[in-house]
Amino acid sequence: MKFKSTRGKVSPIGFIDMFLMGLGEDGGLIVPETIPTVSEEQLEGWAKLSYQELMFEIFSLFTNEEIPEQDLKELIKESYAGFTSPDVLPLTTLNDSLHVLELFHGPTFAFKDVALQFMGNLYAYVAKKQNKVINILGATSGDTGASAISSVRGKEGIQICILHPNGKVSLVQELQMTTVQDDNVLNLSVNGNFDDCQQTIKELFADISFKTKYHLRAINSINFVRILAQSVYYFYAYLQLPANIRSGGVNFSIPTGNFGNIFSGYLAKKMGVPIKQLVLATNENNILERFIREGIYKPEGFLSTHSPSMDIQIASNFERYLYYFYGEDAVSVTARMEQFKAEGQLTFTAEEVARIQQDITAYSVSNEECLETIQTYQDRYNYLLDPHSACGIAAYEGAGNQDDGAFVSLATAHPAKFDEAIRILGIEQKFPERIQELFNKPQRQVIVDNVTADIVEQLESFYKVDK
Ligand SMILES: Cc1ncc(COP(=O)(O)O)c(C=O)c1O
Ligand SMILES: N[C@@H](CCOP(=O)(O)O)C(=O)O
Repeated sequence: MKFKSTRGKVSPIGFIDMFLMGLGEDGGLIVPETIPTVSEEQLEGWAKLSYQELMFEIFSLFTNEEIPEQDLKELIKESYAGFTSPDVLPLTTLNDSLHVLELFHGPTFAFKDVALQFMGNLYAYVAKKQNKVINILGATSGDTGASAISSVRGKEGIQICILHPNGKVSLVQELQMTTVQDDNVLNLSVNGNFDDCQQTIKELFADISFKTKYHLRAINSINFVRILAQSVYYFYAYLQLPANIRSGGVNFSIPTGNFGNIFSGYLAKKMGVPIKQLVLATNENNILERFIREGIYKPEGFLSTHSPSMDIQIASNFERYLYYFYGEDAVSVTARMEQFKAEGQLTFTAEEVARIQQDITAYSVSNEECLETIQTYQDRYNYLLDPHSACGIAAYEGAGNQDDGAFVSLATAHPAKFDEAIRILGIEQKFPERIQELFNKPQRQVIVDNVTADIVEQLESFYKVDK
């Protein structure tokens, strides 16, 4: 198995090189040369595996044995040891057709832990094997940063800098990032929004001399390992459902911002998981919904919503989807991405929109509908959704074909992370101890303007270089 870029200008590379490269050196995103497929029989044979065993099987299709079997098993075991549920990701049944996959039982209470606990351990493993410094650079709307920091804090040979939008993450998210006192962690609070932070890191990853000098590494979904690790939960959810319920295929409703969560499902489907509908749920920052419904991919004004982690306009993994949409034609992708850069928008023909809609159904959730959904599910099932998970459920209600098999809605965060929204409804929740204790800790962060040179100055004095 080798990996290549959506823009076609990266020579095929192996698993570890792909992990370290992050963003393709031609500015594209990395994808597998060919997506391995799993037969129905093989898939059914995995039905009794634990989450860790299943992940091992799926990763083994991609790692070319670059990580010895025993090491890979150890890395996986260690990565999920801190999850509080024995099933790692429990599947809760709300009614005959609706199941909620809880992805938030990791150390930072959001679905990002599923992939990032593993990636942190993999970075530490590679740092040790290659005896090279690893300088991580990431952008976050709140959850990726907290999770990535938790996965590498205090680890030998690794420095991590995370850019988050100043004042635009929830209080708990901010505390999860900024109360970490380890010297290998730098939080830059940027006067801008998440798109500004993501744009800056993409610029720096595209600056090959800077990237090479600092061995810059990615933890965002720019990195294909994130996508691959997230695809595992689609396999797992499918296999957790009783055989009579999953036969004929299942549907997923997926809160999405950077297109990473849903693209992981798209990948799982391509690998052989019998997925029928992929319902994409956005909040009022609905660029992806407009793309799917109307064929217009055009950022509009940034809005702060009750689901701040999905307050994203320019979706990183959109390019990966375009690559498959154009039949893996890197020339078309490059042309379209250049057009987007020049014109600030892309439009698609009616025939193309019809094809897109065969892949994905979309629904955008207003702030009001998000809160109504939280209240309704609290009243109906005594089940407290966080606002992102509520977007997933609202999309299932609003756009899911509920007569066509079981639905799995992804619950991507614990409600305690977003108490600002829950409190509006007058609902009092008890915080997990690990969150409660954050409120008494001192914070450490540097506030910077959204100016690349100022950010680079911070990075240059923080990152380590090889001796
Ligand atoms: C809690 C939560 N739910 C959903 C999402 C959407 O995930 P993605 O942007 O990877 O599609 C994010 C991050 O964007 C998130 O933090
Ligand atoms: N919701 C994310 C945004 C970054 O997305 P990523 O999937 O590229 O890490 C966050 O919480 O930071």
